[in-house]
Amino acid sequence: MNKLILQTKKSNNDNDYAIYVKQFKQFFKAMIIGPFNFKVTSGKMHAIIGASGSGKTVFIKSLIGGYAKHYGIIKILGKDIKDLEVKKKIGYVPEFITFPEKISAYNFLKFMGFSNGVYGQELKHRIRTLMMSLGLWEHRNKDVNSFSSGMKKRVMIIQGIVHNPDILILDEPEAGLDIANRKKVIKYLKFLTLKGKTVFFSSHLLDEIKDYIDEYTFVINGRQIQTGTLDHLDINKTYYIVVDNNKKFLQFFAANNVKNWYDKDTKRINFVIQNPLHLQFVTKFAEQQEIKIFKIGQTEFSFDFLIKKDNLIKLEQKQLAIKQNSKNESD
Ligand SMILES: Nc1ncnc2c1ncn2[C@@H]1O[C@H](COP(=O)(O)OP(=O)(O)OP(=O)(O)O)[C@@H](O)[C@H]1O
Repeated sequence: MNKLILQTKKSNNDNDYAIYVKQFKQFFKAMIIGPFNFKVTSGKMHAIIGASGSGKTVFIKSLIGGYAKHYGIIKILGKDIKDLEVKKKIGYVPEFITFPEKISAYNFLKFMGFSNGVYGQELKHRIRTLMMSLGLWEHRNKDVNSFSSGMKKRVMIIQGIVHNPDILILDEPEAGLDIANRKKVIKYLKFLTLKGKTVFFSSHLLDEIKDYIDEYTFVINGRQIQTGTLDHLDINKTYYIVVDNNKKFLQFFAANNVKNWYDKDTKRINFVIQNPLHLQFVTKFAEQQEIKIFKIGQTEFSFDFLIKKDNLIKLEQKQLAIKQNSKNESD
């Protein structure tokens, strides 16, 4: 019986994930995006996080089949993105949209509903419910082009979910909004996940989203640095960075009270941050100072742990005991 449970737990079916990404790459003359390897759990809110130009839009466009070609595998609900059944289950909200001229918000949404295969009473009902819940119903007959950025964004979100998709993919849903509207949007997206939808979106506003997302993928200069769940948060983690100006970085860490230690042998600066999402804090500084990051990653040990001598002694004793045990077993 135990064995069976163990096997069930271990059987990690990639088709069970809302989004499955394996060795994804996209090549441009000046930049390679990838490889990306990660999975998005159904019903969760997953953010792809990175600074401007890190490859978020390229990945999202690839995700919705917007490029003729990419390398590697992307599966949505276990199927290829070109599968028509899968397409119906996806809602996409681009970063910006150009609305047709002189069209009411209601008629625009009706048109988008038709395009996504929803008709008649069902469409009317969905538009009404969504416009009401996002505070747009009383403005339904106004020209959508006359709306504020926040209202336009809400219209864009409605067009992305009017056909009741299982997965919503959004490129920087907070872009161009003030803080109050950004909060409204993120809370609405969270509400959708509570109803069982999967929400995948790109962002660079860590502080504003970290309390809402369930999972994240962190990218720097087109490279995936880390994917994780909120379980990682609040755990002291040690990272290392290899840069072309150690001095500036060490001063930056010292000024910001970030614990750090420069390892001359490996030429790595090891530093402790409370939360992997705060890696953005480090990369932003490099970007501002035009410091080149050669490598960034998670160290194999805890810096916090190492600086406590008692712990180090305990660790050495533990390792010694393990070595002794395995020696005894093999004798
Ligand atoms: N069609 C293209 N041709 C050539 N290079 C491209 C193309 N599209 C994107 N790139 C390259 O890929 C990089 C990543 O672009 P991308 O738009 O994905 O960044 P991003 O993370 O979405 O940035 P932002 O937050 O500013 O939207 C760009 O810096 C650019 O060099």
